[in-house]
Amino acid sequence: MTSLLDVRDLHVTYSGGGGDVPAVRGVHLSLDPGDTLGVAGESGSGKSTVALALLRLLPAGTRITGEILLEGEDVLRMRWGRLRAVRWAGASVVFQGAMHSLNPVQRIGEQIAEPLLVHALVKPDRVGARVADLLEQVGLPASRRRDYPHQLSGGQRQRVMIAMALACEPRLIIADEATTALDVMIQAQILALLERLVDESGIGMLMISHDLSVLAATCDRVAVMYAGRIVEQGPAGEVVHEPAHPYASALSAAFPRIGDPASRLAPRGLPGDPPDPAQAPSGCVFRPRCAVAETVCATVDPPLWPVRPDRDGRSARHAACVHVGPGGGPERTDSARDGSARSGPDPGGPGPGSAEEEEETSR
Ligand SMILES: Nc1ncnc2c1ncn2[C@@H]1O[C@H](COP(=O)(O)OP(=O)(O)OP(=O)(O)O)[C@@H](O)[C@H]1O
Repeated sequence: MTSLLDVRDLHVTYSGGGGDVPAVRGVHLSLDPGDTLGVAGESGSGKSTVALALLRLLPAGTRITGEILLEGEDVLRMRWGRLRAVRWAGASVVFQGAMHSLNPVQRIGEQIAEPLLVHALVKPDRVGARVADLLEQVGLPASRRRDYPHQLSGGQRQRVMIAMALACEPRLIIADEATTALDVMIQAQILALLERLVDESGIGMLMISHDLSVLAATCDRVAVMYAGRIVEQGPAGEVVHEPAHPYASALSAAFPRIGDPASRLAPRGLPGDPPDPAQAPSGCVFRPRCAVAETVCATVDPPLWPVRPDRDGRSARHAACVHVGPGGGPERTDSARDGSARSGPDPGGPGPGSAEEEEETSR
């Protein structure tokens, strides 16, 4: 079966006055229809850059290399017309902070209708009915279509964003911190809504959050990012509750767990700051903050390594640490010992989907 989304060796480098910023360095992700994949990590780890890269929404001049296969078709090599068709209809994004994404002087019904009209998916005389359906699907009465964004609460606005994202019946929804700005009760409602939509429609969802507990409660699988790389990925419950990588472990300990009152009493902070992507340390990039770092960690930048023998594709679990895995981890391999297992080539010259074509940064 072709994956819904297959990201292979993705590198993204921002360039600007201050020099190059290698924000994403060799990321691999895979998502099947009907599944939810969470991407976690601290601020600056590269989560949003991955989300934006998936639909080539990055600023002009940003270099992107690798492959982003959406139902087998490489987004990075699509012509502009095809890319426009894929946005909304193939995949759509729900961003954090609907107030900034919605037009404050346009009624929400008109805003939900816009992608339907642009993509000519519904006859003009059916648009009103489709907007009403979409509002009901996200738990809002159809009568709210006449409201302006300021007449809705934060949770209701986020529901409108989800209705817009669903309008063209995409196969993939990318939710980038979609519930972060909401209070806990509303957050739980929106997460339940997203889960229901995935279950009912069989779409895939990539959910990005700095909060591992949110991902544990919602996702099938989780990938943890640090300084532009995935340092651990596997089944959500295992990665969150029995993390193998010291960073995933610290991140997990930093958040109270949903349904575990004891964990609310003593959430532990993560000491130190993430590295500046332009000046990452040698060896393992987490080493300066790692409580279990050894001498070898200064020279070996470990690849993702099986935490245990894979039983099947869905339960596969990998971590990029010299301490994990059967046989003691990647420091035992020849390639890691001689340094050839490092994170792959630095982002090279302009790749497809970069520079000139990237005139749009938003839809
Ligand atoms: N337009 C840009 N130009 C240059 N550097 C950028 C740009 N956008 C992001 N960065 C840098 O790229 C790195 C990754 O940022 P990104 O926003 O993807 O991280 P994040 O994990 O999503 O963080 P947050 O949760 O704060 O959004 C950071 O070092 C950030 O400063």
